[in-house]
Amino acid sequence: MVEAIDKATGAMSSAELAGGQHSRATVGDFTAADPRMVCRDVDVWYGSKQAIHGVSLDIGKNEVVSMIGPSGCGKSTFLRSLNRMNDTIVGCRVTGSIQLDGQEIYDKGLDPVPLRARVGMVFQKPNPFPKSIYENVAYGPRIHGLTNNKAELDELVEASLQKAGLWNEVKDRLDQPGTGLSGGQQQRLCIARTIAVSPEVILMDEPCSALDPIATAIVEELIDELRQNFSIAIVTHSMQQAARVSQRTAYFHLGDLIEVGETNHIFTNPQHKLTEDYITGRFG
Ligand SMILES: Nc1ncnc2c1ncn2[C@@H]1O[C@H](COP(=O)(O)OP(=O)(O)OP(=O)(O)O)[C@@H](O)[C@H]1O
Repeated sequence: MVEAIDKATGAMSSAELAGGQHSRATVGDFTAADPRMVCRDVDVWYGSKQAIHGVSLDIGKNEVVSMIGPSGCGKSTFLRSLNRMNDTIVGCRVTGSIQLDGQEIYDKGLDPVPLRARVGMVFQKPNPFPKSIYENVAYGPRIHGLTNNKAELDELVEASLQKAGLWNEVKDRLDQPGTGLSGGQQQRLCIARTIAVSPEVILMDEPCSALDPIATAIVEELIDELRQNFSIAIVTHSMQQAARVSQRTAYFHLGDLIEVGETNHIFTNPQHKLTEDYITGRFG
């Protein structure tokens, strides 16, 4: 989708200003060839304050989409709307359409608990349960009834820890507390916990911001491997990280999705002035 020339300056039109809104057309193609999630005209409000303005974006199968932009631009708000985490915030309202495999996730009849297994989330700060390493991973499959017996559960715990690249480090101490692991290991344990319930999409909100550079590199490598099986949307403050892990990048500004496109394109040849200003460090 190509926007009008005057939009490329980032300036608001007089009509937008008069209406008190500033929903800007997105530069670039916000669709994915093989979409898993399809978001159209999504608005998010906190009470009377609008945090997201008419955002349309697909998350494709087997791709990593990164969401970047200055602090407060709405990246986390948009990410949280993808598995209805915003439902837990009083006064938060989401309108528009968000579909997962063709199903509206905000349909009244849809239970958000199984939805959050299908669209899992990894947070900024590793947050293992105060339970053993084994129990951290086994908890989800058990409450969702995904296995029939202990042997199957053991197998699923091992497979999830393998996929999260943690098995070799923890296989001899599965009964020890998850909170006793290093920060990077804890984050991989949280990823194993998310994977264990077979999600289709994994949302990551600055998953490496609490990690040192070595742990960050391990998690970034893992994100690339996870792409084989899952769709991933990641919020990051690090443009280097977005460039390393994602195939597509979405640039947000004041609640608008300004530009989206192939990651190397966004970083080498941004079309919108606001994107260019941000990636060249002029603001943000
Ligand atoms: N629970 C909330 N209640 C009211 N307003 C909120 C709430 N959470 C976020 N906001 C507001 O919504 C806007 C977008 O915030 P959000 O946290 O989504 O931005 P962000 O781009 O993820 O920021 P950061 O990079 O600093 O984490 C901001 O103006 C913020 O103050």
